[in-house]
Amino acid sequence: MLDSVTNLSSLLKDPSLLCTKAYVAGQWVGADDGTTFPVTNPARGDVICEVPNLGRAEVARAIAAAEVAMKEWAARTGKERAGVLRKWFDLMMANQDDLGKILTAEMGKPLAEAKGEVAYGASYVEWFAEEAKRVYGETIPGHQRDKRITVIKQPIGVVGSITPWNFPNAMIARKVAPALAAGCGFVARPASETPLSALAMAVLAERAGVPGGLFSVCTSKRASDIGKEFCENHAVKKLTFTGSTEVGRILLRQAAEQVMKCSMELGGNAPFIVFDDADLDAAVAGAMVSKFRNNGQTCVCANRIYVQAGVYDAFSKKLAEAVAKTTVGDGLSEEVNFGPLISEDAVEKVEEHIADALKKGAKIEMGGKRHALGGTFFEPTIMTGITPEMVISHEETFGPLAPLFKFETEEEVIALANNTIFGLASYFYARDIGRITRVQEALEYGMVGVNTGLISTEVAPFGGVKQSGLGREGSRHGMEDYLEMKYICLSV
Ligand SMILES: NC(=O)C1=CN([C@@H]2O[C@H](COP(=O)(O)OP(=O)(O)OC[C@H]3O[C@@H](n4cnc5c(N)ncnc54)[C@H](OP(=O)(O)O)[C@@H]3O)[C@@H](O)[C@H]2O)C=CC1
Ligand SMILES: O=C(O)CCCC(=O)O
Repeated sequence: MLDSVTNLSSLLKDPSLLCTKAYVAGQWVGADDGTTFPVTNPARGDVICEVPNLGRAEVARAIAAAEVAMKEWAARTGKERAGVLRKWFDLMMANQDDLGKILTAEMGKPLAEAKGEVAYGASYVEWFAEEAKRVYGETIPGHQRDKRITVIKQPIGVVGSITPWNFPNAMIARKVAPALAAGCGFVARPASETPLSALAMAVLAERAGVPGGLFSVCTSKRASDIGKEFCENHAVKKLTFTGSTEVGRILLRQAAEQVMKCSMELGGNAPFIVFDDADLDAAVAGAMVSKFRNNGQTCVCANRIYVQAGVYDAFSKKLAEAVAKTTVGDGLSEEVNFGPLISEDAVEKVEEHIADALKKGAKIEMGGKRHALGGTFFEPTIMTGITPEMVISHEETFGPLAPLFKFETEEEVIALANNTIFGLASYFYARDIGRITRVQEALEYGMVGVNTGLISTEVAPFGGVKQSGLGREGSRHGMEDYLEMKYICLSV
């Protein structure tokens, strides 16, 4: 347990990873106006430390420095850039325990999950270190006898990044790694709830040899100001954002002024479908991870669980048995599966979804209320009798609420699953190969998990269709978002 910056420091093998300055243009700095804002431990509600509350001027300096630094960085060979990124990966893994503790303290997820996230974030750094050497162009047979056509790929330019609190390490890692691998400069603005993981990453980036100014971490409570700076500053050539669809729309509108390239990882409303031929135990295990990973605070979390009528009761019973074995508590304590939710607002959203469903006829099978621990701890909850009229069916809950819908036919459930503006992740469990093929093709989602509840990996393209976003992160495709294509026509 901890209750202050001193206590958190004392838990770290390397206390210098806990930073209370921002990292701007290669310098560790405070805000120009000296203001700070608190970082709170959601498990205890107490302040861990204060960090600088930067404004547009400091962010503009970070952008200018990134523009300068990237000239030399982009001129390096892919292999040279790869070497620095590889060192950064090694340092992240060598400091996994400390990075995990910092992450748990500011975000609340259990330490094992936090350390898993650090490894997951680092895997993007490792992956894109490898990809830095493979930014291939193309040779195209000329359209006239004297013409030779080549296509080269070049770094897009300075990237501005805005990320959420739910994955304070991995969301930044999977943006900054391809950006640096491609030769870009990068200015990160981490979520105001979770700036400490980002600052710790910057410490390690500096130690790995990332040139000063190439990568800045601008802590700030003034999110909309920073968003405007990114969108209005002509040195920024790309905006990458993970967060809600609502804020994504605001940023897209702002970025339109400069016709700026944008990558958007936005909200989801993932269906999780259990057909009557599914391996029920596997489906329950998949639902546990897909629904309850990060306490349900993940954009790829199952939000709507559709269970075919024949197995509805059996699935509900087995899921309740699995949930009953879990423990809620401070993420730094051992044996905890569920930490606190990030904020009081988050708890209220879960309560609203439960109240709405109850009013419209649903039933609580388990949980359904704040946990006896108080604060923002919430009981993992299962509800049955959920119908499409309920708010849960069209809004992301972002909390530990598993709502079970009953369905009869394949056609019906595909229509229900696709009846949303979102299209990020989807999951289903079945064994009939014909059904598996039909359903995976019919789901209007960027990602489909078949007989698995965990699809995230650095080797695959993560991203959504419809209003869940633009672009892909991870895999070889993840580099493309940070590269511009240039076609060269040579007359010989
Ligand atoms: N797809 C995903 O991965 C995520 C989806 N969500 C969904 O969004 C809901 C709300 O969560 P929340 O964290 O508030 O998500 P937001 O979209 O509000 O926040 C994400 C990031 O955007 C910043 N931000 C907020 N407003 C602006 C703005 N006008 N201009 C620029 N940046 C801005 C936030 O800053 P600050 O930290 O200061 O608020 C944060 O860094 C969740 O309940 C969930 O449904 C949330 C997080 C991740
Ligand atoms: O919730 C998010 O913002 C991203 C999901 C994390 C992942 O699975 O990669």
